[in-house]
Amino acid sequence: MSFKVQPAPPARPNRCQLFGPGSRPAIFEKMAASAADVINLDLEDSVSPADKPAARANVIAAINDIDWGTKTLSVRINGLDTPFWYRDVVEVLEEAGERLDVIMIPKVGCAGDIYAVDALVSAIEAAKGRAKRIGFEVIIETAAGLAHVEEIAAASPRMQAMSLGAADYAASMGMQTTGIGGTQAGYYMLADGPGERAVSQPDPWHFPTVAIVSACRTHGLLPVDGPFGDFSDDAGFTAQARRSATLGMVGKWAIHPKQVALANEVFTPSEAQVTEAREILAAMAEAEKAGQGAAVYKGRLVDLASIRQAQVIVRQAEMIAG
Ligand SMILES: CC(=O)SCCNC(=O)CCNC(=O)[C@H](O)C(C)(C)COP(=O)(O)OP(=O)(O)OC[C@H]1O[C@@H](n2cnc3c(N)ncnc32)[C@H](O)[C@@H]1OP(=O)(O)O
Ligand SMILES: O=CC(=O)O
Ligand SMILES: [Mg+2]
Repeated sequence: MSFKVQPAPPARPNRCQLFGPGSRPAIFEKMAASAADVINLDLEDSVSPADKPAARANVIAAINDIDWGTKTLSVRINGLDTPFWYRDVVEVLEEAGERLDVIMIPKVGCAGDIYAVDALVSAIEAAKGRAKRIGFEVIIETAAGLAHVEEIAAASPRMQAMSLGAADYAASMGMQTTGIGGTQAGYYMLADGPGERAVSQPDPWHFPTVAIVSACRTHGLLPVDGPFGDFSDDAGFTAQARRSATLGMVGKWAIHPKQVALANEVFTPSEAQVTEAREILAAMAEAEKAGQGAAVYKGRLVDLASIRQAQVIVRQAEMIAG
């Protein structure tokens, strides 16, 4: 470990973030009743420009009136390149109560974007005497966001989480696809050699996923996988979520309620995983008693690094269990 110890991320479950358009208040109670850990009331891309003012009013009323239980409650504001974002921040923070936890900032391109929102939020909090400090989560979904991912992660003590926004990311990068997340038909490899050549489909989101996980882990944030647009493809959603979980992400968005259970299942360590992790910790405790740093567990090497790996799973399971 570096002399600079890796900070822990916020200790709250973030297995699934359920989104809903702020212009569709009829679904808000359903969102509150869902099993998602985080609720994102959207003022951005699921709301048409003409509906923005009404959506703000709906979202403010929902924050104040609905029982959101123990969920983390977030509002996605509009991007800093629009005329909408400052009114989103001003109206929501001036009129919504203390139940709001987080603001999600989309299409972040540099640390300066966070600074700008931080300055506005700080001024409103002070002017209104808001007791609870609002947290930030951001979406990395542009070429600039990816290029500056680390400075963005470090931009403010308000920062709590970062998501990969596959739709806007694809657009910004000029990717030749209209799919949102998952494997992409055009992104494949052919096995070498003569005869019938096997096709494999690598993960086109691998690089931004790893960049986000690395920035988040360096600065103590929660890395989150974003939307998977084809909500009729459960197997595709689950495969994408498993790839993200394996690479260190802690959760995934749901853009339809049926995706909530799928995300919760993938991002909750299974009983078998927790049992194995506890057995590794027990094997290492025995090894330590015998003065050894390395041991054999089920025919494979375990050593001090295995303790840290096993602790990731055990801590995640304990945190989710509350
Ligand atoms: C690229 C990005 O930025 S992604 C993030 C922004 N996008 C969003 O927020 C979109 C969120 N999702 C939605 O708006 C909707 O789910 C849609 C448009 C995709 C589909 O909506 P529908 O056609 O109503 O879906 P469907 O008919 O399958 O809904 C089934 C039930 O779930 C409810 N429902 C639909 N979406 C949601 C939701 N996001 N949260 C809670 N409940 C919902 C419906 O009201 C319906 O309830 P009912 O059985 O009581 O009648
Ligand atoms: O905002 C999300 C995205 O995928 O774009
Ligand atoms: Mg987007």
